[in-house]
Amino acid sequence: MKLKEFLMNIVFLDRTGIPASHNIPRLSFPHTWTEYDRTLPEETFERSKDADIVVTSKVVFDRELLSRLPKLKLIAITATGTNNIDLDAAKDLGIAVKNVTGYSGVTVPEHVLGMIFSLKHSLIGYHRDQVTSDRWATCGQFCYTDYPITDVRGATLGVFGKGCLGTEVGRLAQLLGMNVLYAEHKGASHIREGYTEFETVLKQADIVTLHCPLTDTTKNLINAETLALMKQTAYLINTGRGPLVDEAVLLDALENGKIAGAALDVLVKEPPEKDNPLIQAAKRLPNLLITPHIAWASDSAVTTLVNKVAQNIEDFVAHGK
Ligand SMILES: NC(=O)c1ccc[n+]([C@@H]2O[C@H](COP(=O)([O-])OP(=O)(O)OC[C@H]3O[C@@H](n4cnc5c(N)ncnc54)[C@H](O)[C@@H]3O)[C@@H](O)[C@H]2O)c1
Ligand SMILES: O=C(O)[C@H](O)CO
Repeated sequence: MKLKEFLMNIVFLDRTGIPASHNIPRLSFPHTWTEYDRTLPEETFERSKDADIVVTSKVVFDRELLSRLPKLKLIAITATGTNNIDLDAAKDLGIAVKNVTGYSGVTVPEHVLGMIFSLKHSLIGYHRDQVTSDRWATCGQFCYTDYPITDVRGATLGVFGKGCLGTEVGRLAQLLGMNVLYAEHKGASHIREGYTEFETVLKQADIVTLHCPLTDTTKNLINAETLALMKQTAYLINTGRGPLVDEAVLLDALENGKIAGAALDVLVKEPPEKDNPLIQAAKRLPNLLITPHIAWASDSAVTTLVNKVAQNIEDFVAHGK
């Protein structure tokens, strides 16, 4: 039985998770295409129950939900991260899951470099002063130096997750004259060549940057215990997934000067509540930079992404995998 001989029912559950300027290219086989701007958890079953193929970035599919979708053959993820899908359950139930790797290999590393420079040169604090106060006008000198300014060159970057993105961040950092350490998995009995022991990286890094997937093992990778190993002068960057970091622990560390600052592109809950404590803190702290999960979204990356999503679906329908 060839899938492409049947009319495939395709449902895109969160169209607004991709910029409106970009569309997933038209598919070559017979199909229906239904799309929704966004889908709430209580709407997911109803919208997915007749689908052969679901397209989504962040809609959650747990085992219970997947087991109620016998018609579903493929979940095509419009992202790299697959942490919203119970992959074990999908495998057990014979539902294929295809994500897109590598599409953001320029944009995410560039975003991380921007964060490194912003933190090390305190650009956030100095800029904020200009729009919220007359600190410069009243400082009595041609300049003032309220916030620390330290060089990027010569600093040590600790990279957690030596995959597509971590490797490119490390490569660019080396070009800037940084020392780069790739962290071995926490608790590993053997340190692979090219890696440094997990805790040693946390202790030596001037900047820690997270590029591992969110799994049961990596959840709260940065917690009270691991954060305490970081230097008081070190910065934390998270463009991986929010739950890699215990947000309450991070907030306490920033409020009490346990680390020098942080830059986050991802939060535990997205979109966050209006009163999210980290976002509230970012309104007053000069050393906390938050971007709304957009490290991936350069124009060229999104172009590559939508083309690869279409190719993933075409390949699945043509070859069944
Ligand atoms: N903020 C964004 O816009 C954005 C964009 C793309 C990807 N991401 C996130 O970045 C993650 C990484 O993307 P990628 O393309 O580099 O993926 P990748 O699969 O190429 O690399 C992930 C690496 O993490 C390693 N890893 C797994 N578990 C680990 C652990 N416990 N400790 C240390 N390393 C571990 C893997 O071995 C692999 O080398 C994605 O899973 C996604 O969550 C975020
Ligand atoms: O995983 C990804 O590709 C990014 O987080 C955007 O969804």
